[in-house]
Amino acid sequence: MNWNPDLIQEVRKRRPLVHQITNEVTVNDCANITLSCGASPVMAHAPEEVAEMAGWASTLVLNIGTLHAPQVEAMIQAGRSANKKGIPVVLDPVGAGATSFRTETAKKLLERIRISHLKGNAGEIATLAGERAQVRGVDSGHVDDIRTIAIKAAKKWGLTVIVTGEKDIITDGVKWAEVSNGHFLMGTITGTGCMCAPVVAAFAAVSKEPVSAAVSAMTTYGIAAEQAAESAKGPGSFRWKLFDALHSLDGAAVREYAQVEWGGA
Ligand SMILES: Nc1ncnc2c1ncn2[C@@H]1O[C@H](COP(=O)(O)OP(=O)(O)O)[C@@H](O)[C@H]1O
Ligand SMILES: Cc1ncsc1CCOP(=O)(O)O
Ligand SMILES: [Mg+2]
Repeated sequence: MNWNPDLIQEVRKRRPLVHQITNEVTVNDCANITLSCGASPVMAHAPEEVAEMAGWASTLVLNIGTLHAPQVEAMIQAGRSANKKGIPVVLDPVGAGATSFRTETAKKLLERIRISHLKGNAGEIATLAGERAQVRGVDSGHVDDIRTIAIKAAKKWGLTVIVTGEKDIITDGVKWAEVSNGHFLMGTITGTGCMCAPVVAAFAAVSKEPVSAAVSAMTTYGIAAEQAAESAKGPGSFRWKLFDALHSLDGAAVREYAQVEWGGA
């Protein structure tokens, strides 16, 4: 199936503005990964300004990692503004399944906003799809047959689902891709999941094809992580080397190192 290994070049050329309403833990890493892939981040959370900011943006990320009630309202307002403008909206349902506030908020956002990409780990996605799953804080336990669950979730909400893990699954409910790029060191720092969302959002902003954009984003990000891991001494150096690697990665390297398997229609 078709996807574009050179999409990072388009991101760098067009520098999409990525509006992010995100958590307090990984906010700085999310801003920096956005810059490293060639896009432009803006974090704006206040209910007084989110609709206006989303109106200027090329794409919107909603991450519920450190949720509180006023933020839910801000996310809905930003989402509606983004929908009005017709830009991609990426939802990261961090910790859905860990508490009912997170699970119910993620469901509310899925019902009230047209989300283009739902990106989470296996436990989060399985919870939202109504399956039994283990979520401990923000971490996922093993979920059997997660690809089938992802396909079901994508069909149910009419969007592209990205399930992260050792292999990332990307599906629109009909076709699916499995991306094997990435490195186990990604699991040793917080934020590698959160950072996927702005990368996917930036790529989706410069593409008309949501699945293909997500495949380009996840391969590019995973290959950057592989390159960072080559000389990293541990989690600390891996984290800053990831920004360096993504910043200097080009389409030729993505084409050479991508590990993508396609299935479905
Ligand atoms: N063991 C692994 N091997 C390769 N890549 C991994 C591994 N674990 C996680 N990743 C990558 O790390 C990123 C975050 O995934 P994940 O750990 O599932 O997210 P979260 O932190 O939200 O639970 C994804 O890009 C995923 O591909
Ligand atoms: C630790 C933590 N607690 C609330 S949000 C957050 C960050 C989660 O980041 P990621 O999903 O990328 O591991
Ligand atoms: Mg996460």
